[in-house]
Amino acid sequence: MDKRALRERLRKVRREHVASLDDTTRALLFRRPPSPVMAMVPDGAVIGLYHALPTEASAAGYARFLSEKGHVIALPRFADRDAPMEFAAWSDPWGDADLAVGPFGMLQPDAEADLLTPDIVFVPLVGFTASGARLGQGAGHYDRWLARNPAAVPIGMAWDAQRVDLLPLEPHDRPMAAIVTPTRLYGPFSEREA
Ligand SMILES: Nc1nc2c(c(=O)[nH]1)N(C=O)[C@@H](CNc1ccc(C(=O)N[C@@H](CCC(=O)O)C(=O)O)cc1)CN2
Ligand SMILES: Nc1ncnc2c1ncn2[C@@H]1O[C@H](COP(=O)(O)OP(=O)(O)OP(=O)(O)O)[C@@H](O)[C@H]1O
Repeated sequence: MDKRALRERLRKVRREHVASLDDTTRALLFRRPPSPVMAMVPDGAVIGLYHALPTEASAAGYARFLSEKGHVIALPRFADRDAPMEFAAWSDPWGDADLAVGPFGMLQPDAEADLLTPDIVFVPLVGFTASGARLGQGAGHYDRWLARNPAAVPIGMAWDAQRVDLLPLEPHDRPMAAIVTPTRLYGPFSEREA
C-alpha cells in the first residue's frame, strides 16, 4: 500500500480508536513520560511538544509535567503546508493564551514567541512500526526539521491502533529514537535499525 492510502486508512483507524475510548480513560493516558523516556531527557533540555488534534495522542500532560520539572516547552510553528516548520516557546502549557490560530486551524505560538531549538522532540504520527519507523501527515514538516537538526532526539507518541507491520520507507524518513503508546514503549533504539 502506498503512503497516501495508508495515511487515509490509519487516520480512520485513529479516529475510530479514539472514539472508542471514554473520556475518563482518555484523561488518564499520557500523563507523563515513562521512566526510560525520562532517562533520555537531560536536565534543562528544551522540549518540543505539539498541540494535539482531537484524534492524536494528547501531549498536554507531558507539557505540564516537563514544565513543572523546569524544562522550557516549545511548539511547532509553520506558515503553510509547504513552508518549513520551526519551534517557538509555549510560555504557559496550562493555557492557550499565547497561541494563535495557524494553518489547518492548528494552534501555534504567535509571531512574537521566541524561536527555540528543542533537544528532545515528542512527535505526533499517523502510523508507526515496532522498530521506530514513522508515517506523518505527509507535508514533510518533521522529516525536514529533523534533517536540519540531527542532534535532536525524536520520540513518537501514538495510540496502539496506529502500529503497522511495515511502512513504505523513503530515504528522507527519519526514524524515532523511541515510541510511546498507552500500553507499551518501543525502544529506546540504539543507533539505528528502523
Ligand atoms: N498536533 C499537530 N501539530 C503539528 C503537526 C501534527 O501532525 N500534529 N505537524 C506535523 O507535521 C505539523 C503541521 N503539519 C501538517 C501538515 C499537513 C496537514 C494536513 O495535510 N492535514 C490534512 C488532513 C488532516 C486529517 O484528516 O487528519 C488536512 O487538514 O486536510 C496537517 C498538519 C506541525 N504541527
Ligand atoms: N529532508 C527533506 N528534504 C526535503 N524534502 C523532504 C525531506 N523530508 C521529507 N521531504 C518531503 O516531504 C514530503 C512528505 O514526506 P513523507 O510523505 O515522507 O512525510 P511523512 O512521513 O508523512 O512525515 P512528516 O510529514 O511528518 O515529516 C515529501 O514530498 C518529501 O519529499
